[in-house]
Amino acid sequence: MSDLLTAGEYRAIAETMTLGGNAFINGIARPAISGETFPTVNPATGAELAHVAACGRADVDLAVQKARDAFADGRWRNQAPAERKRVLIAFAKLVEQNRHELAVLESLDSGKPVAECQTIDLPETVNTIRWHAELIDKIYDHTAPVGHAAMALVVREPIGVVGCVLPWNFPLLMMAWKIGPALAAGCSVIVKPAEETSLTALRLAELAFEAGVPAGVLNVVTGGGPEVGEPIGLHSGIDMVSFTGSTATGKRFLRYAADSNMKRVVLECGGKNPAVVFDDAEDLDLVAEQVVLGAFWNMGENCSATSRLIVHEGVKDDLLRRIKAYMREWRMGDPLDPTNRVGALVSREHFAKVKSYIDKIKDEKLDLIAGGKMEGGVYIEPTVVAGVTRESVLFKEEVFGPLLTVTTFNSVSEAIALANDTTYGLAASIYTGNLKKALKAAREIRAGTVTVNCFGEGDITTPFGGFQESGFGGRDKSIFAHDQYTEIKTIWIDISDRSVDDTVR
Ligand SMILES: NC(=O)C1=CN([C@@H]2O[C@H](COP(=O)(O)OP(=O)(O)OC[C@H]3O[C@@H](n4cnc5c(N)ncnc54)[C@H](O)[C@@H]3O)[C@@H](O)[C@H]2O)C=CC1
Ligand code: BAL
Repeated sequence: MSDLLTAGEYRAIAETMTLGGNAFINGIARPAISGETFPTVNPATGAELAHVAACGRADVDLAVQKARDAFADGRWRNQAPAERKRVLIAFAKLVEQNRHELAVLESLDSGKPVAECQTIDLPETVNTIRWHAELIDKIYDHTAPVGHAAMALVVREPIGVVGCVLPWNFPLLMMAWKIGPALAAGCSVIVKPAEETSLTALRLAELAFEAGVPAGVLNVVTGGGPEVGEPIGLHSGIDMVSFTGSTATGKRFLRYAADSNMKRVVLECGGKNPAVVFDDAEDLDLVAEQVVLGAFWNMGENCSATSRLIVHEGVKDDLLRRIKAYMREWRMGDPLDPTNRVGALVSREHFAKVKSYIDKIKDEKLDLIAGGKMEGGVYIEPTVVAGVTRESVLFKEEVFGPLLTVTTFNSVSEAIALANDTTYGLAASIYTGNLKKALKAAREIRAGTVTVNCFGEGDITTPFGGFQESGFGGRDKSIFAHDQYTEIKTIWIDISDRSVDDTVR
């Protein structure tokens, strides 16, 4: 899957691509009911890529009606799990076959480096769909220990119609994290991609349909947050919303649910993730490599990005020297050149937001260790700033860009207190050669994923989500994701003497 092409080959694919921007409802690519569109641009060049259907409430209503019809007549949920598995594996295969086209499309629409799209996003998208497909005919329901007078079955059923509201930082992968388990469980799905990055979601829906996912089961409604996201959140025909994005918007979905049908809400939101480096870390080169990866992968546009380096005073200078050395490997430039590891930020608006944080380095008279250059209204060099105290805005707020802050400590308890000094709680990394210290710190840091002597988000078998304001209601990935797209039902059967006739007795 990671058969990288050359920059010339990727550019040739980009030039010959036909880009459609119609919504995808009930198996049909269709314009918005209003006929309105909005342009989607390549952030790296500013070039317009396509006109995307600017859907609204009426389109959401149509998609919900079609998704409900599909759920009611059972064309998908009543298929045997082994049959849903067969179709979803065919879907994963089609995604794999179209990996070069999808990697280019993802890179063009989001500014992500094509090499990352092809070596991380695409293989993980395929693996997610395949893993949940493989899971679905291996999960057994339960009988409860209720004694001889009854038999009680505890069964899981698909929750119904699911709205998936997506961010722009991993458009394909976040869609897979949600539709993989939702479709495997038998739900009908309405996807709302972020308005910055609609194109790969539309293509994925077409491929699912081609693989045999029936009409109405997977729909994509494109458009803005207030225009499409809000009607999804408030729709009484939707049983669950799974959202990834900012904490502020995530909280809106809790209000929408309260104001409508108490739909289930699962939120995966922001982070301000620490990497804690103790003075007994065994291999500072490895630490430097992993911290740089955690901070600058996907231009830091990542909810689990390492954004706060919390390092023991005694190893700070040595580690920063090594970090600077590793940063030389992170070339910035044209996202379609597979030798570049740093692409464009997703939009000029987002660039302005990240720039306002980088500008604070000067305002707060902080110590710029590396980077800091900003080019072309979308490129920001990976940047490291030291001398950051817990009072600084840079220590507290999610930047969602390539900025790593450095804060020092002198004791274990100070390190844990700094790591936990956040309203978020998504991810954290610990670096030490002392296993007991690592386990103790891992238990004490409030975060959904804690990695030891590495950066990462686990793999498809491990749940992903956050404590505090990083998340709500459930987890993406793993068997726990399956749980959130299902309802638990008890079926109680009376088999007591009074209910059984003499011939059976
Ligand atoms: N945790 C994560 O993975 C992400 C975090 N962010 C953070 O959020 C900041 C803002 O980025 P945005 O794109 O504005 O994120 P956002 O959270 O506003 O957008 C995520 C999704 O929610 C939808 N949405 C926006 N407003 C809505 C509303 N009023 N009702 C319903 N749906 C709505 C958007 O259209 C998009 O599909 C970023 O700078 C970053 O800090 C952004 C994207 C992903
Ligand atoms: N890193 C995957 C989840 C996210 O950034 O939203």
